[in-house]
Amino acid sequence: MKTINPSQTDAWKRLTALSKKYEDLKLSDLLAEHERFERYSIHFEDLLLDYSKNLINDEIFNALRDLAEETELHDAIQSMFSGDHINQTEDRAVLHTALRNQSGHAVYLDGKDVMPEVQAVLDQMKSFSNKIYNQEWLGYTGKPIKSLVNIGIGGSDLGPVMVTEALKSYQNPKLEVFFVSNVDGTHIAETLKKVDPETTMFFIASKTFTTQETMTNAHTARAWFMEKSKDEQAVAKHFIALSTNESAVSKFGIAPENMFTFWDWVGGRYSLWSAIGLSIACAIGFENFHDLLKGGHAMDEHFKHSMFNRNIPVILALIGIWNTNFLGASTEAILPYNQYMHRFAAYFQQGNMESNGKYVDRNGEKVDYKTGPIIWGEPGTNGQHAFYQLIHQGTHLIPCDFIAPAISHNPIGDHHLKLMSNFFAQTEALAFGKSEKEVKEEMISAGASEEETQRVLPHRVFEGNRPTNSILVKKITPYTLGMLIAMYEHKIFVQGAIWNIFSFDQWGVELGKVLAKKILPELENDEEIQSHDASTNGLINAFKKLRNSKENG
Ligand SMILES: O=P(O)(O)OC[C@H]1O[C@H](O)[C@@H](O)[C@@H](O)[C@@H]1O
Repeated sequence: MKTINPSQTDAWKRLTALSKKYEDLKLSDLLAEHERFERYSIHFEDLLLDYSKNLINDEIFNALRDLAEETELHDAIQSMFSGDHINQTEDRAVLHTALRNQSGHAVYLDGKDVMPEVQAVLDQMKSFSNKIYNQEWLGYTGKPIKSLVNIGIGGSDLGPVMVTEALKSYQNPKLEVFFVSNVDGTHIAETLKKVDPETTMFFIASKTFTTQETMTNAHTARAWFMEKSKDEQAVAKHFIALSTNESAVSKFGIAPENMFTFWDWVGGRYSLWSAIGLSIACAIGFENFHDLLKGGHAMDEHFKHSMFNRNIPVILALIGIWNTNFLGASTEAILPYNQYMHRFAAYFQQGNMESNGKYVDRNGEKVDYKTGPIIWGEPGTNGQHAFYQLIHQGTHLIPCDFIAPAISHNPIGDHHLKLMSNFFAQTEALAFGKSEKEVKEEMISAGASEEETQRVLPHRVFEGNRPTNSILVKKITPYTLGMLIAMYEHKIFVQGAIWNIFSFDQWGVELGKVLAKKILPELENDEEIQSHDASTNGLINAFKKLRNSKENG
C-alpha cells in the first residue's frame, strides 16, 4: 500500500473549504427534500442503511468519495483481500476474510492457497461442536457437557461473548456459556462456583497462549479441575485450546488433537471467525455458526465489488471521516435497539479503538489530523435514560449509529413497537430538536405563566442538527449479525487506509504489559519500593501498608 498523507490531498483541502462553506447546514433543511431518503439510503439484502440524517450534501459527499479515490482506497482493498502483508510492522497479511470465504475460490498467501487449512479447521470445529451441541461429548464420569467456559481476553473474549449473547435465542437450552477474562480472581472464582467439573468444558482461547490474564485463569481452572477430579487423564476430556501457538499449548498439557489452530494472519480482534469462535459454534450449533460466516462473506463481496457511492462500509467510513476530521467529533456511539446485542458496542470498542487508535502514520510520522474516534454505547432504550441527555443538549458532537431489527425474537405484547417508536423518535429528535417557539407554545398551552416560560425556556430548547445513521435489518439472525460485524470491520479498514495508519497492529497495549511484569515481583514482599517515580513509589508503598494494616479488616 502506498503512503499518501490524506491532509495533503486536493479532496481534503476541498473538504476543509466545504466545512466552512456549509457550517450552517441544517438537517431540517436537508430532510425537507422529498428524495433525500431515496438518495441517501442503501438496501443490501435485508439490511437498510439510512444515512440521510447526516450533515452532508452532494458536494460534500462527492469530495469525500474523491478523498477515497485520491488516497487509493481501491488498491488498499485489493491488497487486503489478496494477502499482501499490509500489517507491515508485524510483517503479516490480514486475511480474516478468508475464514468466511464461501466463494469456492482460492485465497493465496505468499503463493499458497490457505483455504484447505481453513476448511480443515472448520471441519474439526464442526465435528467437535456437533458433539457438544448434541450432548454426545461425555465428561470423565460419563455425563454430557452442560457448561462451556471460555477463558480468554481482548479479541479472544469479546467476539465470542458478543456473538453468543447476540444469538442467545439460537442457543441449545441444555448448555450454559460462561466467559472468564479478567485476571481479577473474582471472575474465575465466581464462575467456578456455578459449574460442575464433571460437566464443564474449558476453552482456553489465546492467539499467543502467553497472555498473562488468560494463562493465569487457565492454570487456576486446571488446578480446580484436578482437585475435584483427581485424574490427570480427565483433563483431555475437559480442556481444549484455541491458539496459534502449538508448543505453548502442549506445554500447558493440552494434546494436539484437542487444539484448534489459526494463523498469524488473523488479528485478535478479527478472530471470532476462526477457531476462537468455537464456543459460539458449540453454543448455537455449527450450522448457525456457518450462517454467521456466510453473512460476513456476503458483506465482503458487497464491499469488494460495490462502487464507493453504493458501498455501505465505505459510506459509513466517509461519513465518520467527515464528522471526525471536518466537524470536530471525537467520539461515535453505537446504539443497538436490541437487548441481545448488548455487548456489540463493547466489541467494536476494541475493534475500532485498537485498530485506529494510532498517532503515527505509515511513514512513521506524527499525523496532523485526528484518527480513530472513541467508541462506546449501550442498548436502547437504557441509554436514553442514562447518557442521551448529553447527546441531545451537551457541548460535544456525538454522531450515533442506531441499529434495530424489524422483527423481534421475543414478540411479547407491544414491546417491540414501543422499542421501535423510541428508535425512530430519537433520530428524529436529534435531527430536528425543538425550537424556542415550540417550547413556548407548549408551555403556554399547559398553563405556564409568561415569567415561568421565559425562565425555563433556554433549558427546554433542543438545537437539534445532531447527525445519525440508522441501520435496520429484518431480524438479528446469525447471517445478519455476520453482515453487521463485517460491515463495521470494513468501515474501520477504510478509515485506517484513508488516515494512512496501520490498522492491524496494537503496539499500544505492550508498554503497560511490560511494566506490570516488572512491578509484579516488587509486590511479592513487604519491602519499601524506591525504584519508580514519586507517584508510583508512593502508591505501591501505600498498597503494601494497606494490605498489612490491622484496621478494618
Ligand atoms: O489472544 P491473545 O494472544 O491472548 O491476546 C489477547 C489480546 O491481547 C492484547 O491485548 C492485544 O494483543 C489484543 O489484540 C489481543 O486480542
